[in-house]
Amino acid sequence: MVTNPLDYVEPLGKAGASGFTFHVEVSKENWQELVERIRSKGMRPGVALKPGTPIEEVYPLVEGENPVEMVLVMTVEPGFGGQKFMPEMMDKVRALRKKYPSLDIEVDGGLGPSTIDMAASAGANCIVAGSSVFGAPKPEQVISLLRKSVEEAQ
Ligand SMILES: O=C(CO)[C@H](O)[C@H](O)COP(=O)(O)O
Repeated sequence: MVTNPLDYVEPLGKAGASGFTFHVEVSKENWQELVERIRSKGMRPGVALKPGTPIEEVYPLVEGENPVEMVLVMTVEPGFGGQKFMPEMMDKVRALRKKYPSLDIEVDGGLGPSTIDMAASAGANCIVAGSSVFGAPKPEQVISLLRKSVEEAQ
C-alpha cells in the first residue's frame, strides 16, 4: 500500500506493468483522475480495500463512468506476507459477487490450500498467494490446486 498512488502511475507504466491497483482509503479525493491516468498508460485499474474498510466504499468506483476493472479485498492487514487469512472478509467478497457477477475480485493474504475454497466459493477469481507457494516444496502443485479451486467454483 502506498499513500500517494498518483506518483507511481508513470513509473509503473514505463516499467511495463499491465495493471495498477490503488487503495480506496487514500484515493477518496482523486480516484477518477487516478483511473484516467492509469488507463492512459495502458494499465488496467483496480481498487483495494483494507479489512476495516466497508465494502460500500468501493461501489462508486465500480459503478462510475470510468470504472475500475478489479476489486482487491485484503484478507490480512496490508504490510507483509505470512499472516493469517481473515475468513470474515468473505462477506465482502460475497456482496461484491452478488452485485457484480462479472467483476474481477481478488483476495490477498493468507491464501493457500486450506483457505482457497472459502475464497473461491465466496466468488473470488484472482488469488494473491505468497508463503503458500514460495514455501512449498513443489510450488507448481500449490498453484494448480489454487487454480482448480477457483475454476471449479465458477
Ligand atoms: O504484501 C502482502 C500483504 O500486504 C502479501 O502479498 C500478502 O500478504 C501475500 O502473502 P501471503 O500469501 O504470505 O499472505
